[in-house]
Amino acid sequence: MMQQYLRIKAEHADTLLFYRMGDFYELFFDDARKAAELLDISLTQRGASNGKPIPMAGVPYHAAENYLARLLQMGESVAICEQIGDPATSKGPVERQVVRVLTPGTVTDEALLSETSENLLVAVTYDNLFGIACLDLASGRFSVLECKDEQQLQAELQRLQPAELLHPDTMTWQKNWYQNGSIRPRPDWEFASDSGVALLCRQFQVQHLDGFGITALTRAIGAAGALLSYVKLTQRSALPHIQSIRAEQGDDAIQMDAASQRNLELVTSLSGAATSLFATLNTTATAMGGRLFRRWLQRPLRDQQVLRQRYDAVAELQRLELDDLRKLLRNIGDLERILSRIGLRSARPRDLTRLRSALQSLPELRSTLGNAEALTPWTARLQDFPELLQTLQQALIETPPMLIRDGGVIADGFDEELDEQRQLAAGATDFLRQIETRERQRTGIQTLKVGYNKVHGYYLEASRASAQHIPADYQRRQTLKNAERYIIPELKTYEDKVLQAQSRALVREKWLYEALLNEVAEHLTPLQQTAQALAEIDVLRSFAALAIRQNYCRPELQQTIGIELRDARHPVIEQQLEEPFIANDLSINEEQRMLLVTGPNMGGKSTYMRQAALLVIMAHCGSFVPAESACFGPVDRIFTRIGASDDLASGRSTFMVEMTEAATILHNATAHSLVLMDEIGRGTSTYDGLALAWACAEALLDNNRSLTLFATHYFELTQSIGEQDGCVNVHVEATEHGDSIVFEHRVTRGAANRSFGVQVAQLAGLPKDVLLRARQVLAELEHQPKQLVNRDAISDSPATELAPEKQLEQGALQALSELRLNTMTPLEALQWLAHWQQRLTEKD
Ligand SMILES: Nc1ncnc2c1ncn2[C@@H]1O[C@H](COP(=O)(O)OP(=O)(O)OP(=O)(O)O)[C@@H](O)[C@H]1O
Repeated sequence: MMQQYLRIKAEHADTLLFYRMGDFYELFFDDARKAAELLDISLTQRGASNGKPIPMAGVPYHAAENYLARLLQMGESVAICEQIGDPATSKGPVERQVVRVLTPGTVTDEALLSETSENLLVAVTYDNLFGIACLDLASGRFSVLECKDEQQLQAELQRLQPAELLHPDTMTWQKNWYQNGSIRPRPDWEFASDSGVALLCRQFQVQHLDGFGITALTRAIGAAGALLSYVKLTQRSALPHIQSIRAEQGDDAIQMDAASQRNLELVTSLSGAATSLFATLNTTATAMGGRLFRRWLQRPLRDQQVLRQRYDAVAELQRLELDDLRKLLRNIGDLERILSRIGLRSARPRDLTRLRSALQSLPELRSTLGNAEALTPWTARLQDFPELLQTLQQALIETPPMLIRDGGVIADGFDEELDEQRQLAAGATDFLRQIETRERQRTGIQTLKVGYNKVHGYYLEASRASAQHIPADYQRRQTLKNAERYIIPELKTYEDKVLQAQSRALVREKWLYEALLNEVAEHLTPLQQTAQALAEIDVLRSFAALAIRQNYCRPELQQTIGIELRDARHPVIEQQLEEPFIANDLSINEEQRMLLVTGPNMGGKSTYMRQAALLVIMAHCGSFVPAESACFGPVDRIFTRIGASDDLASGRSTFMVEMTEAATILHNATAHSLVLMDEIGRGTSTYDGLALAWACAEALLDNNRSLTLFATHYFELTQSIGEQDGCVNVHVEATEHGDSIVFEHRVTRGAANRSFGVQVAQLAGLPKDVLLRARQVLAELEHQPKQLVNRDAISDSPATELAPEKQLEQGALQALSELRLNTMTPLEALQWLAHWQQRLTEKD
């Protein structure tokens, strides 16, 4: 047995091997040590190898799913090795085989997947550009894209959050690119683009890839090839549900870098509470709808035509009975994943009954949706499957067991042969009852009963007290504490018959089940199209319900750059607050590109800025937005520099994180980008911070020319920047009542002149004596003359204000720039150089 184990293990060196032995999956050697530690199960020993005991750990097979889920979550992969031979007939160890390999990115089992999020496998390769391929095996969605630099790669991986990531073994994976999932090097040659093309052509049964629009993305095709080979290796089955591949172009969606996705709390909140935009807005009825909404939020579309189509649909859906629609969609369930399991032939009986009830609901759902033109882009993609439904209705019992293993799934009357075998088995059971009655009469033992166990088969059991009444033709088989078990020849004959009929029925039933799966799989493409349309309808329905419930408005889209919001609210905070949320206007466009937002702490500056970005994102998913009216011009990217946290994992301090994010923005923001800058520069000394904030604001205003919301506590900026062309000062209002402060949360034009920091600190409960001292210090500071007041003061400041050594350097540079090289001899030039070198080194 150990030889067999070692042979199989050698083929799965970097995977935990679950080796089936009876009712357990056992692990040996290092696997056992690792599993014992990860799963907190006991480590035992079995036999010996090279004179040393072999470490062993095991989990019961019926509870394996729980352990598997934990291991996968920890990023481990597991190969499941089953007994496939018959233990009764095999000589030596039973034949065993690895039947599937579970890896974090390739699981499709319902029990091992999260309903609400996708489980993605991603492959990345590099050759001047990064090529990325991404597969959701549980839905068959397959896409490729290319990224020009590391930052874009980080942003895409942050959005995708792969459970498992493959890269060529010749490429060194950088931790800051991505480290949440299981990172797996694969042989370099698997990423070759020509073998990728061949693999993809074979998968989609096409001659070339022109029809998919991905031919130019050679690196991504290489990654897609590596990914496909890996999935085939782990699944050991055909992948018919993967039917196409799509190129995701960077510019068809609003891009958000990794930090912005996190900061805006689109799908996860920074605090871990259920306050992300997704958690607040999502009311989809199906898990596939929920996952789709999440994808839309992470990749807001820029195509205004598609968005208008979605708005039309939401408006139309608002007229329908949304609750009825929700109930019908609930019946549809997670059709997307069910279909993939059918494609992989791993569907369980209840997947088929859920498909059955989905198909049953379809006609009513179609009629509820009606034939309004606004919904035809979706309703036209819904198909009915009456014949398939009929087959499923006839084939399956109402509530089948979880697994096909023990039968009892296929309904009576569906297949003659199965019925016959079942009757035979049942008939023989009747016969056993007859034997029991007859033997009771013959022996006079009223407690005599027929029983069955796996070892001895059918037997007659009598109490030990009645032993003197046992006839001579009874053969004793087993002695228990209080009873004896016997067999008679007649019983043995019938036992064989029953068992034969039962096992034939089971074989037949499994065969019928396979055939049923194959029949459903023939309709896979139209079924998948229907599921896709249903998921979209689910999201649009949830938009419609939300718009009614929260009083959202339909966005306008325009071609000119700018965002105009009237009475806009923050979609998440609005729902959390007990008191009414104060709505605010926002107007930002080419003439008025930057709003410099000032006001007290806690006044609502961050809320105001974030809400602008969240409304842009919602509108670009196709949702209505929390405002009286909203109009959006084209937006290519959203950048945020909000709230800072230490990134200890990659060894970067708060200030470093802040500056890195600012650098990304200044390098990449365009005139179509929306930029949120919240208190940049606060992580360092006042003057350094002010100087940096000042310079960043200037650059955004004059160079990037982006649509910018810039919140700051540096009041100097309200004059130096706020009064520049293209910039407007706005502030959040607060009024002072004695020592205390009341926040109005209303945004109005003009600059604030105080920050009320001490008052806010008082609200936060800072000790009284500390507050008193702070007021004292503040009063003194406020009497000192301001040194930096406006932009002109800086640009005109004479060099004499510089430190002496800086003055010298400035002087050298000045002299150099005035040097007339074409009128000098080489000797004169050298003398000049020597002179300045001496002066500069003298200062040391
Ligand atoms: N428009 C609004 N209507 C009602 N409440 C609001 C509004 N805006 C903000 N708030 C409330 O005020 C709190 C503070 O808001 P926010 O964090 O935006 O302030 P801030 O000005 O950015 O503060 P700081 O300068 O300290 O970062 C929010 O958590 C919210 O409860």
